[in-house]
Amino acid sequence: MSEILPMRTETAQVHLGAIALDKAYRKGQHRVPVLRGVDVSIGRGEFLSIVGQSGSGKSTLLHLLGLLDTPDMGEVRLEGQRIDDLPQTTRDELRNRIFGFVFQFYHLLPELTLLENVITPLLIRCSPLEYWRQRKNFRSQAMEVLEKMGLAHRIHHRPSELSGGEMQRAAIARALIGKPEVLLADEPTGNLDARTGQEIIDLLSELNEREKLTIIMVTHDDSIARQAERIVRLSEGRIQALEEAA
Ligand SMILES: Nc1ncnc2c1ncn2[C@@H]1O[C@H](COP(=O)(O)OP(=O)(O)OP(=O)(O)O)[C@@H](O)[C@H]1O
Repeated sequence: MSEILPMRTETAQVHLGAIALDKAYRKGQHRVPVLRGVDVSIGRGEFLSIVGQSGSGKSTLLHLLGLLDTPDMGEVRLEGQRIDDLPQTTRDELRNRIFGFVFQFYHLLPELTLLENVITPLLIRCSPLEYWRQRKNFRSQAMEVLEKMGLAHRIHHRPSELSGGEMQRAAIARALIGKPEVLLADEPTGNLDARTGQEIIDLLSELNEREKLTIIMVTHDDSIARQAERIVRLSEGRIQALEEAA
């Protein structure tokens, strides 16, 4: 078994780790390797970026770490425990409890208001009866997190009525409402202009610093990647370099 790459500080606790991850996709008769023996470890409260050219396997790695997909070989571990081989329902539950996801194109539900969009992860977690009992509490949690994202004045708006930056802040609010331990962000600035993109990165940095939220962010943009504490550079499915940001 290959060794996990060193973390930012020796004392940091390994929170989430990948050991010798291999992943390939089928294209017709062919098997196309995408990740080849990737090892990485992420300490609690760390802000890590995964950078690399298009097709280098960044999103695939993020999906494996967040239990959205399974590796062909290797392991994903949370607090030292293997989690990639758990039964599907356990994986689903764990994913819902541990991870918050933010995507390039927001993935907000267009027919719902922001408040309703943000409540959705809580709805998925409980039975209809529990949801009905807790609905006022859930609503106030959603209001609180939307307020924190500067969207208090937009709670009854639908996504189509918002700017790109506002939609991404709403998507972050939705990712945060379940109090995740790890936020996984796939090209969170990819659909935004430079200034709005920077505002989103500032927001993520603040969440990381103030709330000690672990953040793993995929980007193809070096200037964005350097704003994390540590950079994993992928090339053709392998870790080419592991860098401390300046
Ligand atoms: N579900 C899939 N089925 C088949 N091939 C896939 C699938 N997902 C990704 N791939 C292929 O795997 C390779 C790596 O994809 P991945 O999305 O992980 O790269 P990436 O570095 O995130 O690229 P980008 O920056 O363009 O999003 C690409 O060649 C892609 O076409």
